[in-house]
Amino acid sequence: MNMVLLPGFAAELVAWLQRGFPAAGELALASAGLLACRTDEGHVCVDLVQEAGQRWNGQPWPELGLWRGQLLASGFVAEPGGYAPLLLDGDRLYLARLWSDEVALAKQLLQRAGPGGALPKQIKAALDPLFAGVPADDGQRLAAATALLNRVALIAGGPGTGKTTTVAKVLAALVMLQPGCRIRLAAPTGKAANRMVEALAGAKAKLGLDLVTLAELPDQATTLHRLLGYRPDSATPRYGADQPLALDVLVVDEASMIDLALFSRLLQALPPDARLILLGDRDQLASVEAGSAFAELVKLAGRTPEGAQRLAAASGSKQLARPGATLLGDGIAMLSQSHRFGGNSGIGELARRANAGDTAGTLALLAEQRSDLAWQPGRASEWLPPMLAQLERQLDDYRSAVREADPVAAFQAFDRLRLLCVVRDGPVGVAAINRLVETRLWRQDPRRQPWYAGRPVIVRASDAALGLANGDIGLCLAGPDGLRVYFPQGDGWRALTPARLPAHDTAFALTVHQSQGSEFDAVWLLLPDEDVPVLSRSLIYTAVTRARREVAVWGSATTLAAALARDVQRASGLLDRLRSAE
Ligand SMILES: Nc1ncnc2c1ncn2[C@@H]1O[C@H](COP(=O)(O)OP(=O)(O)OP(=O)(O)O)[C@@H](O)[C@H]1O
Repeated sequence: MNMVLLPGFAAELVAWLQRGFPAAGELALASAGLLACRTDEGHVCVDLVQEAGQRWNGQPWPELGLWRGQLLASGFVAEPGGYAPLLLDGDRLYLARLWSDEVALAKQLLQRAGPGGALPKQIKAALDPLFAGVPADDGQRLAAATALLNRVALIAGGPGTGKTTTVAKVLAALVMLQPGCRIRLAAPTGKAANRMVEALAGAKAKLGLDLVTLAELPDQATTLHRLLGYRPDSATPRYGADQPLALDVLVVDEASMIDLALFSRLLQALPPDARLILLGDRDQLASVEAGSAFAELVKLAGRTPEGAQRLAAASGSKQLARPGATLLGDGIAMLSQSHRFGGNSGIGELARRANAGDTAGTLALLAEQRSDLAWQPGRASEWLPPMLAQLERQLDDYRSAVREADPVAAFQAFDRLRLLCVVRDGPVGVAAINRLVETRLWRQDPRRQPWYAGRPVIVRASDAALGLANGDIGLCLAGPDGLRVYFPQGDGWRALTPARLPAHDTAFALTVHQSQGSEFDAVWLLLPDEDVPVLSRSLIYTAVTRARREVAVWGSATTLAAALARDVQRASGLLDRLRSAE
């Protein structure tokens, strides 16, 4: 096995194991290398059954029995109950840390699954006025009832399917059912937390609630890291089993972005009787770190006979049980009708076809020239010049706002369009595209003068003292005292001198990963010429669904087809743990 080919973390792990366990065989060391690579790609473990007989780095893996034997003989692999850097649980090989996160999360979920405080008929009485005139079997009404009936609830749905609208009604009902309950809102990123607050404010305004109920509803959201009290110098958050969070209800938006470790910490920090309501889109890109717990949990959707009975009583509609359903399944609701994209919306249809991996349908739709879709096929060398020319015109409003040093107008103009890249490096990587925009369109040389009026930045590290979270976007504007970087904060701004900013990048273009949790009027997706492993169906879906009004794809049919053909399922043992325990 050629260990020289292993990337950073994998090479380090293998070298460390080699030093600590000099008698370990080459096969076991190579397996550790494979595991580290897979973990880096977001998998929680390596499923030996799937890999046995396959080739990796030019070498075949042996059959299962032999492989397991050699792993356990290495000294650095133990079975559950044992203590070693790697764990072999059944046929799944884990880094010990991820194994314990997975076991802890499964245990927490199983302990918390099941009915919450209020009775179905009380829930129905609280929901009836909020859903006046809405049929008993309406998806949002069922989702609201599901969230109120269960201590752990997931509301899963694509963009604009009404997750926020539904949760606003759930919270209004909770205030009636559980007066004085402490409700907190959170999201994995600062941007997503801000969007949640805005969307919830809009949804609350439409409910026609009395002022007392409105006053009880939260109007602030925080990031999960801040909620849990993570400190920059420690991997252990302040809140945990020993010091639980002071809340009764926690709503988390964009839950598909929560990685396994964070998910596990979050559940440990929740008081035993607290309710957890997770909102998310299972088809979006999963977290950057390992795990895809939200998407996996959604697979448990389906009701037990008791769960179906409770939901029927809480909604007034007939409900069927699903054979083999679990208590966690009782808490899962799916929303499918998008209220944002109408029936003939190109964006909605593009999202559907891309998500289904329908390459021919996606390409045909893009070629139709619908008013909200555009496609410029070809290699980057062909489409980059016209893309920059079009962008030059699109930046007019932003330029004027920057000249006026008007942060409101600047943010409005800036958020109208975002360029989204697939990768960081290479000619169509986010770094190169930002440099092109800066030098060609903004006529700045960032190497000589990194700061200039109009420079947009994305923060790469949270800084609690400055009130900045990873992913926050700021705009640099000129003022009487020099350049300041403006960040939206509450109803106003926080203006910082550039030197105070934590790590950041220029943000005319973002990666699709960085754009998660944000929305823009228009999205231009820039595809690399060659296929890269990070290109996938969910990446295209995530990029497309960031757009409210218009999507333009710049890139070849071949690259798009390669992306849609790749449906990444992250290896994990979470579902098996949850199913077997029930
Ligand atoms: N039942 C409904 N009837 C009509 N309009 C609705 C309904 N539900 C939601 N909407 C509208 O659709 C839009 C999207 O709703 P909402 O923000 O609740 O969806 P979401 O799933 O939270 O979206 P996102 O993916 O952006 O988080 C809002 O303008 C909302 O007012």
